[in-house]
Amino acid sequence: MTTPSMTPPIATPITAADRDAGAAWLAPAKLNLMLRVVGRREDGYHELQTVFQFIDRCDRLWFDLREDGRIRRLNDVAGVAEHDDLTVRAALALQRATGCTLGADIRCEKNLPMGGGLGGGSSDAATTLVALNRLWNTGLDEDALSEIALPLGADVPVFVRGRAAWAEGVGERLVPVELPQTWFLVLAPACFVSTRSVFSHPQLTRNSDPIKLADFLSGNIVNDCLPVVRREYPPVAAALEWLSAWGDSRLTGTGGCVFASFDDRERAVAACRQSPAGMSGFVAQGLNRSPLFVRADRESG
Ligand SMILES: C[C@@](CO)(OP(=O)(O)O)[C@H](O)COP(=O)(O)OP(=O)(O)OC[C@H]1O[C@@H](n2ccc(N)nc2=O)[C@H](O)[C@@H]1O
Ligand SMILES: Nc1ncnc2c1ncn2[C@@H]1O[C@H](COP(=O)(O)OP(=O)(O)O)[C@@H](O)[C@H]1O
Repeated sequence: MTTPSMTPPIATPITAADRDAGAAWLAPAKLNLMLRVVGRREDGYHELQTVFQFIDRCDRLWFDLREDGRIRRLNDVAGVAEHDDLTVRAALALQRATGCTLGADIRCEKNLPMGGGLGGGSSDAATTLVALNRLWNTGLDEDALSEIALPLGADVPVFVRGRAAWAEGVGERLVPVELPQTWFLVLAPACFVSTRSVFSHPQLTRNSDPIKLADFLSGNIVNDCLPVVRREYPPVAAALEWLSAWGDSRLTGTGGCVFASFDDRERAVAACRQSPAGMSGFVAQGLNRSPLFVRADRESG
């Protein structure tokens, strides 16, 4: 496995003109509060059980409509070519699905670390689908948008639906859940963890016994990717070790971000202030409703 440095989140700053163009559309991060790998499909994808909750740490996006049908990304994202960007791919997928002839200029302020298991790219894609469906007036409902979302990435549907969820399959079978909206300290170790390389690791546990939501609620918060990621990525192991002094330190998704929950914000902030040099971190609140929809609801009201 390679461990290149964590990609810096943004290359092109958002200008005052962008901000004047209107309120940003939010693309929140998610945490996987547990993650079990319970099987492997014939196409190589893994069957999971996981619990998604959003946090109030977000990328921000702006969209300007174009009459000529072109989709353009106006900012740079380090290491991501324009045609590979999930915002551009999401916009093209929506055009294809609806036959819409309008286009868009897209600006994205990346605040979420990439390859961290926070789902920033997936969330950017979902926000693009929801925003352009509204701005292009293409009128797709949540189920239709979720169908377009899944081929873009296993995590995109939960962001489109916008509710904290118990998830099965590859993350597309979602049941909304109401969880405590507790505080989290999230640490982003200085390494990029590739989802693909974790899932192709020979030592990954792939046959965990399935559990029920009730088991999670009574404390089963295992992440099956953790042993492999801890072994292969020493900075993640160090972050887990440091955080365990403060509580139940966990890995989100395939990592490399790690987190612990706190009963109150002050204690989380105090822990964050003491985090070792070179380990960037932030405090965020768990949310059962995506802030994308708080905004989207306001727009439609
Ligand atoms: C496992 C999770 C949990 O949230 O990890 P994170 O990426 O967030 O850490 C996600 O479902 C990831 O979703 P996402 O990041 O959208 O993954 P994708 O782009 O669909 O998949 C990247 C690659 O990982 C592998 N993959 C992904 C998901 C899955 N259930 N089984 C797999 O084997 C496949 O090789 C795939 O080509
Ligand atoms: N707009 C985008 N933001 C972040 N990553 C993107 C974007 N578009 C494409 N990607 C690709 O998706 C990969 C996964 O990004 P991300 O969703 O942030 O991490 P993770 O899946 O670990 O939570 C990135 O490494 C990058 O190559």
